[in-house]
Amino acid sequence: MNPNLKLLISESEIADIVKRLAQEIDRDYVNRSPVVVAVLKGSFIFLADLIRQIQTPIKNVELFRLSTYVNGTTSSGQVKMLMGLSNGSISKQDVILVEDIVDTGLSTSIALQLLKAQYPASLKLCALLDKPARRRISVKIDYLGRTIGDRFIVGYGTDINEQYRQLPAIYVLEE
Ligand SMILES: O=P(O)(O)OC[C@H]1O[C@H](OP(=O)(O)OP(=O)(O)O)[C@H](O)[C@@H]1O
Ligand code: HPA
Ligand SMILES: [Mg+2]
Repeated sequence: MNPNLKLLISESEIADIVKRLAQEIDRDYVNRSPVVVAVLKGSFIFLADLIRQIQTPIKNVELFRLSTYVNGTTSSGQVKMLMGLSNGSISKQDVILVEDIVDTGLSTSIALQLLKAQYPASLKLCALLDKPARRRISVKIDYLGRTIGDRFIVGYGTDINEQYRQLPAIYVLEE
């Protein structure tokens, strides 16, 4: 493995965080059946683990794809929609948006705007990681895994230039 990768969050710590988040969601969605929407690609592994820990019946899983980090570790500031939601899939539904990381907040705030425009009955955000040091736009995270410092991380779905998504834990990339 790349020697510049330093372990930040181990597989077992991730598993504990994911279980706790699922319990928080279960507590809030008694007698409801939410639609879980995830932003690709970064959240695909977190999504797969999270929904398998949620006991509440999930009505639908929807995926859409945004991309901001096209070259390296700095946000381009431009959020591109690369794949959209199925028509009518979230209107009047209780929606939980799943994100791997909220960094500048630009991707997530665009995602929330896109979802709100479809008139969900309710909309909450579940994010595995929060990096507040880089925030450019405020984002309210309803279910938060962990806050991290101002370091670029990879693994567990997250990448740099599309690499390292396959790593089962989360690492800091030391330049
Ligand atoms: O808060 P922000 O500064 O906007 O950064 C967070 C977003 O950036 C990453 O996506 P990316 O654009 O790298 O696409 P990817 O998920 O396909 O890797 C990450 O997966 C989040 O969706
Ligand atoms: O720290 C990060 N790592 C990977 N992708 C990201 N997208 C925003 N911040 C990050
Ligand atoms: Mg990325």
